Amino acid sequence: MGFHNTEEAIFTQPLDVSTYNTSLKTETSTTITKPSNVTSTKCSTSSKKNFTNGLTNNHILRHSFRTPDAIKTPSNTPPTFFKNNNSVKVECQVRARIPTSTGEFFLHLYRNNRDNKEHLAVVYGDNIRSNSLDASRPEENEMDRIIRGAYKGRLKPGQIKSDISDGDDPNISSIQLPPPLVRIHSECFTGETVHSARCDCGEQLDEAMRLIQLEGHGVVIYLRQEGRGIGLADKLRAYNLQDLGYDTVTANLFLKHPPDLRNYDVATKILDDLNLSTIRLLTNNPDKIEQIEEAGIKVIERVPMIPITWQNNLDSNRIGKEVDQYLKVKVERMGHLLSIPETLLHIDNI
Ligand SMILES: Nc1nc2c(ncn2[C@@H]2O[C@H](COP(=O)(O)OP(=O)(O)OP(=O)(O)O)[C@@H](O)[C@H]2O)c(=O)[nH]1
Repeated sequence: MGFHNTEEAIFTQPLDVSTYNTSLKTETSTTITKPSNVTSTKCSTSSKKNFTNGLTNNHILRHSFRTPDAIKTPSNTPPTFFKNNNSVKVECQVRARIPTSTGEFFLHLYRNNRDNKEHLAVVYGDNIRSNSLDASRPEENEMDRIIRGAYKGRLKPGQIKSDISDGDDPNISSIQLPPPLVRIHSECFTGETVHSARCDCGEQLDEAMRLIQLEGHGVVIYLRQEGRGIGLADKLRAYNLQDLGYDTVTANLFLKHPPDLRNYDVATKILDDLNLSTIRLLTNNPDKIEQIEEAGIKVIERVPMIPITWQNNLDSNRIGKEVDQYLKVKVERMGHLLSIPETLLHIDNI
């Protein structure tokens, strides 16, 4: 039966990474003050080597994963517009204040010329502003500006001017703050809305907002790249394959997708629009760092996102062994920069 042939083909296909071993860039390191309340790792910039965990980083996977011929299709080739982000343009359409349990954020909704998705920036701190939002638009009046969120400070009932602040320091942008914490987060309906225990996505989003609020400024860029870019329908198909025993990487391959189909061009353009050229990135994903840096953003520090149940090698309060297996596969097959707790080293990768 075709199913078993494909399974066999996937599992017997060796991952050849040897040719990529010598192309690692020379490391350059920058040290900045460790922020309070945030557990950070070493600071570095432009270093594949530094962000790489052995030979299995996600970049290598993206470029060298040998999909068996039996399941190779044109969908494995990234569209040409993914190769160059110069043509990507973003504009903040509207912004609004969102009080949350972790503080008051401003949600920025972006449109772009690449897709019809509503990518978002969840901004904390009055010093971070969107150029495209603040720019004046033809024939708009003050009320138009207020309604689309291009105002300073906080709105009050009856306010008719967009540039009147309610006592906030108008010079706040000149105050010296460390480079902001940034989380570039991909949509996960199952993890964030249904609180699925198959992944740690919901926890990562909550933790990122908490850390950013503690720091005083920062951004979560929320990209509509569900299922590492394959969409919700195929992610659910992948879950069914995972229930049959395939891991998260192999399930993607089975569905004729690369392990990770994501692209961060829109994210880097949003960072540009928010005047954030030097950032501290909350991630364990070396491929994400590499793509952001290739686009000209300086990642001065990687701040790890350690799953709560993996902190201090905790053995209790696990939300389930499925998330442990999922995370372990991300470390072992996608090169994520996390230490697997000793207690999990023996478990099977499903
Ligand atoms: N295809 C697929 N996508 C998944 C699966 N589980 C979660 N996702 C998606 O993976 C994305 C999150 O990717 P992660 O690898 O957890 O995180 P990351 O953003 O790459 O890396 P970090 O920055 O370290 O968190 C979201 O779009 C989820 O919908 C899965 O089993 N299969």
